[in-house]
Amino acid sequence: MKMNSGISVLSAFVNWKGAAMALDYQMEIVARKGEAKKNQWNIRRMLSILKSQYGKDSELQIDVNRKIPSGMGLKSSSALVSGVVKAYSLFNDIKMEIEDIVTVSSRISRQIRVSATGASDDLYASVLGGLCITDNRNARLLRHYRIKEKDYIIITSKGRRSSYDFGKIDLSFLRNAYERMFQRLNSYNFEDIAIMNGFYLGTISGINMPGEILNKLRFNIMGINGKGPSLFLQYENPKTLERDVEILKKDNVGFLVASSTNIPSSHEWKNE
Ligand SMILES: Nc1ncnc2c1ncn2[C@@H]1O[C@H](COP(=O)(O)OP(=O)(O)OP(=O)(O)O)[C@@H](O)[C@H]1O
Ligand SMILES: O=C(O)C1=C[C@@H](O)[C@@H](O)[C@H](O)C1
Repeated sequence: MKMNSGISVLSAFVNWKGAAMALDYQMEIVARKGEAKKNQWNIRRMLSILKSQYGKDSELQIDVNRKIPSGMGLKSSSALVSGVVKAYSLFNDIKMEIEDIVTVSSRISRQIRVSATGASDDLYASVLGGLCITDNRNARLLRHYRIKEKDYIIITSKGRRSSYDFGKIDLSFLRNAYERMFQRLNSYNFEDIAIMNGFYLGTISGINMPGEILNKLRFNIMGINGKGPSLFLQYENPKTLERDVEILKKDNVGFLVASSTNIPSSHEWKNE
């Protein structure tokens, strides 16, 4: 099973309304009957919550064969939780629509403390692809847009930040600014809103990237990915992207290359 990663467009920490855009850099999960691994405590907690809700066997061995770097703002926790929920439903013949997967995953994410608001924006982007705008309080999809697919370098270099912990910060001083951004958010200007979002949250959590490295790069636009610490750099020209990839390799900066995508993860879900 494959799950999309994503970037933050409007983080829901402030007003519980959020938006996220899907990236095609995917987590790969393989599930089989068997005992959950001892060291995967968060997967074991997800399965035990599912068992207490549905009463069905939760003995599943889950291998994460390809990871999304976690604590970076790339939606790794949403990809993992929704992947585990989907696997549980497949193995136990529980019929779940996409809305059910998101609702259940969003509740579990808060219960196991990998998310502050349930992150239904991230969950929908991971599952449906494109740009997803949500009401996170009710785990409800408000708008879903197709987007123009573009190429990005995501700088993952240093540090990790937990969304759950970031959610404890009092951000009420940003309420008006975020309501205004939400009202203005549409499928044409979402990259500008994502830049503003990174500006507000990055001002609080800090930017880890030295200016002298960024100064060498030739991206089209750049932003902090929500609370960060990852940065997204968007490119119009593949040759310029390749050039910057070489610079980042030489400077030993952590990064990954991905494209925004309209392809739903659910196209890749197989019951083998
Ligand atoms: N491959 C994995 N295996 C086990 N746990 C994982 C894995 N990937 C993510 N997680 C869990 O998700 C947590 C990271 O969630 P967090 O919300 O802080 O980061 P994120 O989802 O990458 O970022 P954001 O929510 O800002 O997009 C990790 O601490 C871990 O508990
Ligand atoms: O933990 C959460 O609830 C969230 C985490 C970030 O990805 C945010 O971008 C998202 O809107 C909400």
